[in-house]
Amino acid sequence: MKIAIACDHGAFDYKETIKEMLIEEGHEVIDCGCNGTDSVDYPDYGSACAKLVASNEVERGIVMCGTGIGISISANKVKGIRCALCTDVTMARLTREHNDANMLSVGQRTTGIETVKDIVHTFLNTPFSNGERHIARIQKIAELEK
Ligand SMILES: O=C(CO)[C@H](O)[C@H](O)[C@H](O)COP(=O)(O)O
Repeated sequence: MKIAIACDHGAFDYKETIKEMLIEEGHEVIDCGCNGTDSVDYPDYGSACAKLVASNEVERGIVMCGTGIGISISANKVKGIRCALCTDVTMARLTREHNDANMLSVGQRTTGIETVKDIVHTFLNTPFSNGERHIARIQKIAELEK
């Protein structure tokens, strides 16, 4: 799968670990930065990643910051993005099944790395349920963007 990944300084270590894991597993990864632990602004990186997803240049986006909150808020400002902040695998599964989330957000300061690896695998491997009620609700989200 072609995946874009981004972080702020608060999640640089996790971004590097997850990027390596994905590449080892055969995914194509586009790294939108940041590139170190010097303080940066998460909207710059969250939006860069989200634009690649929204334009279909990649299938999925994964963003990270200290909590995953700021960068997910930023990603969700880009039209067509449904970015879900997940702290466990149940949330990752449900956001794929119910919300057809196209971006995942996690926090390096809030969630352990082994849990994050499981969350990423669940997010990438769970299909959308295609349930009629879920499609209708996602359509209503899209209407809010008009
Ligand atoms: O957006 C956040 C808070 O919800 C993230 O955790 C950021 O990474 C955090 O705000 C960065 O904080 P810092 O004090 O500038 O390292």
